[in-house]
Amino acid sequence: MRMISLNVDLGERTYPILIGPNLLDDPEPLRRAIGGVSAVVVSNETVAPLYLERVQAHLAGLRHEAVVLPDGEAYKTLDILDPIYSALLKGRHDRHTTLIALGGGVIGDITGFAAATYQRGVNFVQIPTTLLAQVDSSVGGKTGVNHPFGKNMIGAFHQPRAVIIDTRTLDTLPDRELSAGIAEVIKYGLINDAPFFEWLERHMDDLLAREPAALSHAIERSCLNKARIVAADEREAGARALLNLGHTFGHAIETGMGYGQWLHGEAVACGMLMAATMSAELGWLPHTEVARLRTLLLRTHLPVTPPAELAPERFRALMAVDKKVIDGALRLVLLRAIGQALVTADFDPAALERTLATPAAA
Ligand SMILES: NC(=O)c1ccc[n+]([C@@H]2O[C@H](COP(=O)([O-])OP(=O)(O)OC[C@H]3O[C@@H](n4cnc5c(N)ncnc54)[C@H](O)[C@@H]3O)[C@@H](O)[C@H]2O)c1
Ligand SMILES: O=C(O)C(=O)C[C@@H](O)[C@H](O)[C@H](O)COP(=O)(O)O
Ligand SMILES: [Zn+2]
Repeated sequence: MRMISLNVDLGERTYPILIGPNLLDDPEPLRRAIGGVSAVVVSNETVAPLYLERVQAHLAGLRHEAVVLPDGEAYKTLDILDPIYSALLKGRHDRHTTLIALGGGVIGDITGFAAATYQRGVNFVQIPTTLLAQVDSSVGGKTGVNHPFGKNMIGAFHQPRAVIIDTRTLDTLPDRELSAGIAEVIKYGLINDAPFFEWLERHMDDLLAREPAALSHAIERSCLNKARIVAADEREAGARALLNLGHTFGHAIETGMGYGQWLHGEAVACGMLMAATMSAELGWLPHTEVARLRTLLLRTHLPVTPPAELAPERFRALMAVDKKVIDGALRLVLLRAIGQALVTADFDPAALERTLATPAAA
């Protein structure tokens, strides 16, 4: 299968997204992105035994080392940065070093934040190994960690130098993680790509069966969609907030239930259905379209019912801790149609109350 190459166009900080099978065996993309004479690979205890050796083989001749972190969303905290900073300092890594994130979105977000802050900013490269990271988190430069009071509350925008996607790393990904990644893929169809949503309805079984051509198409189309939005609005002054569809509800679920209980993609799936339900409550989206989304999520083995543990009051309080809140006003990403999302604070709050009160997403 051919290698696909896309760009995230950001002027002199433009970088490539390379997509293809067995890209981990090719030293060139990584060597090109490194530049300096040293590098640190950051991975975790699940991914390192699978892929670290292949990445390190390309670092021969450079001063390099690896930091292997514990696995899990629960470890995406400020404390986890210490072993990374310590390795960088002990190894006398200067401003020309490169951090390489090898893993899913958790490793990517942590490593990117370490790269944004070490000596006020060094290079980094993303080698995403989950579907979610390949279609979303490795692209766009949002980095950071969670706080007990809210998801991704401490962070920085810091773009990678390259994103290297070896689609064969998905061979070892558990089914539940594959489905969680597909949630963010479905998101792009909902935001502004109705033909892609229709393609997903036709090809969901192929994706779940990990058919290589289907996976490759889904990754390419997702990255194209994300790259276009990021290039137009790098720091979320406007349109980029559309990428947050389902996230105000979803982040509330993740924080409220305890990080790691619901996978990010699962919480986003449920959150997207809640956003669609609320849009229907507002009279903006036909109920038949909500049902269409629900069917697709269920086929993907994704949750469609918010956790009973989160009463509406608690849900509302958690939703208020959101980076899209401006001057106390909650802004939500809602739907006018499948393929037509909008960001707005201009909604009848009763529609939100009804959405939270009935497990209508069920
Ligand atoms: N920065 C962004 O724009 C952005 C976008 C979306 C999500 N995120 C963040 O990403 C995180 C979720 O990422 P995720 O879904 O990748 O979760 P994750 O990083 O926790 O990875 C999921 C699981 O898969 C394992 N794994 C990774 N690659 C594997 C492979 N190839 N084979 C077997 N196991 C593998 C991991 O060790 C982990 O146990 C959340 O913290 C979310 O907030 C960030
Ligand atoms: O890249 C973006 O912009 C996104 O919003 C992508 C989301 O899928 C991702 O989960 C992101 O980390 C959420 O951002 P946040 O600013 O709401 O923390
Ligand atoms: Zn997300």
